Amino acid sequence: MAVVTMTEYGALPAVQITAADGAQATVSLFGAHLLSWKTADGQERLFVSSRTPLDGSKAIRGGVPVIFPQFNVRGPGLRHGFARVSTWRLSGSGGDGGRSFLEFSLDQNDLPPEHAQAWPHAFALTLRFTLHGDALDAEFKVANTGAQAFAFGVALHTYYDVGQLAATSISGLQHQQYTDHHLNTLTQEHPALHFTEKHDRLYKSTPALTLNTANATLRLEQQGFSEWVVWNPGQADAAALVDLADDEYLRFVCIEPARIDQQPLEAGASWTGQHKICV
Ligand SMILES: O=P(O)(O)OC[C@H]1O[C@H](O)[C@H](O)[C@@H](O)[C@@H]1O
Repeated sequence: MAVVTMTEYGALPAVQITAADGAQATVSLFGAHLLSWKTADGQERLFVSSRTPLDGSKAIRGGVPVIFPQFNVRGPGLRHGFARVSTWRLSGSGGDGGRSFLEFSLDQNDLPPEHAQAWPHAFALTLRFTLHGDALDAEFKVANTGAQAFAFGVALHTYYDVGQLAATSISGLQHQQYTDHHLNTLTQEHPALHFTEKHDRLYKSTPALTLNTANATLRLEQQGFSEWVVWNPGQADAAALVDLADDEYLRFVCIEPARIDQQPLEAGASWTGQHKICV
């Protein structure tokens, strides 16, 4: 049986689930933000900045920020959208047969007036995190509950704790096309991507890739999304981030299943994206 408890993470109300095998996840209601995922061996898999605000005043730097309804500045609204700075509801939890889950929901009635007015659509978001063995699944559903189509972009902006950036690589992207931060479109020739400088790349999605760190090999799978975003700020950009210690860029990479462009969702329709991380 899974054990679900209310807790606090910094000053934020959070929910913690512990599976029968000891695997554990902690999610703050602010942003439905996964802040910690520990496999049954007790090892933390996610990175959270030591300098991040944890009081709801600003988005959290680390864990899994939920990006909706726009990616970065690719849309008319708030950078990376309002979902990561909104307070979600815990809408379900439980577990059986080795699967334990927490589910969070957000709709237009949960938004403060400034966000609801800036993005005036009827919607329902559902985000379910499921622990099973050494894997974590995230299922993200966007429903259009209104009478008109709306367009949206989305990402699960996952920060992995890699221990040492110099010993980290990503495989599974060879021959894939990507766009870099200079907006050049290129094809990756090397079998593995290493982090010797800043990387901010949008790859066309592949069903799976592998994150290799000094201590672990993680298999990442996605369905329903259309890109993988790979980001590490490098030394200079990291120094400019006030919510990240100067040397912390050496401890994480972000690999994000994403739907970068604003694509329409018809009235009454829904979209689902799935992300699975296996150790
Ligand atoms: O600082 P944030 O708003 O959280 O954005 C952090 C990063 O998110 C994504 O990975 C983008 O590709 C980057 O360009 C951006 O710098």
